[in-house]
Amino acid sequence: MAEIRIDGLCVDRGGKAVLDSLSLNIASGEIYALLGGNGAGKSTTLSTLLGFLKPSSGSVLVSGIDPSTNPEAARHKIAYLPENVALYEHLTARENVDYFLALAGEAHSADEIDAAFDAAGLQNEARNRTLSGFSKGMRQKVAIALAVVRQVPVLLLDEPTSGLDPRATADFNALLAKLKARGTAILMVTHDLLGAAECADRIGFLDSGRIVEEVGREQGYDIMALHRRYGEAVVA
Ligand SMILES: Nc1ncnc2c1ncn2[C@@H]1O[C@H](COP(=O)(O)OP(=O)(O)OP(=O)(O)O)[C@@H](O)[C@H]1O
Repeated sequence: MAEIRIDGLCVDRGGKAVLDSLSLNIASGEIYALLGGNGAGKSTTLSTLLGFLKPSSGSVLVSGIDPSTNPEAARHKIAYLPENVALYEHLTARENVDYFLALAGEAHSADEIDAAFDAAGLQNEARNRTLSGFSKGMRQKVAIALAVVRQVPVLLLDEPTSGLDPRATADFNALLAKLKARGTAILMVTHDLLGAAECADRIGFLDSGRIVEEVGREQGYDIMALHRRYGEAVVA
């Protein structure tokens, strides 16, 4: 079963059609990268999956739940990492995870939380430090640890590697590979064609609310050709 199922999705914003018959299915254990220029509709797609925007027509299902009618239940299935992960600066990494688990109404043991920090690659010494000195990469690890402990089937990522150095980007991609192996369905929106080619099973190019081309890893990514076709559109 596809964990993310988008079928003929149209979304209007400010009286304008922003998504135009968008269809996209993402299976458990699949990483999909959605590329597109500014205003193509990438964030709108994520907001609709999160239940913050409603379709004017078409349908969206997250793990079988319709976020337009049941947003709370749909969000329970999702871990969402915005471009700048929103966590509490004055709380430690551990306290942040405890706090967001309590908000989600979930109880997990300290051992389970440590196992999630291990999986996310957040070092022991960092777990009891407040987030104020954390880099973007470390903040992402806290958010990923939260996703791991919650065992959510769906991960949504908005520009996850923008502003990360090459080492942190490689760490992040390795983390995605782990989540993929656990069966998480991952949708990332990005401007980074090269990064997408490194980790995504499929790459879709969004233009004016429609996927105009989709390529899969099994066909092999011709980065230069894709860059020539979409470079100006996707590089912000
Ligand atoms: N709050 C809003 N009210 C009305 N229109 C909006 C709103 N937010 C975005 N839009 C419009 O929706 C369209 C798609 O925006 P969206 O943010 O989904 O694009 P994007 O692909 O994520 O772009 P970017 O790469 O710049 O983040 C744009 O034309 C934008 O002007």
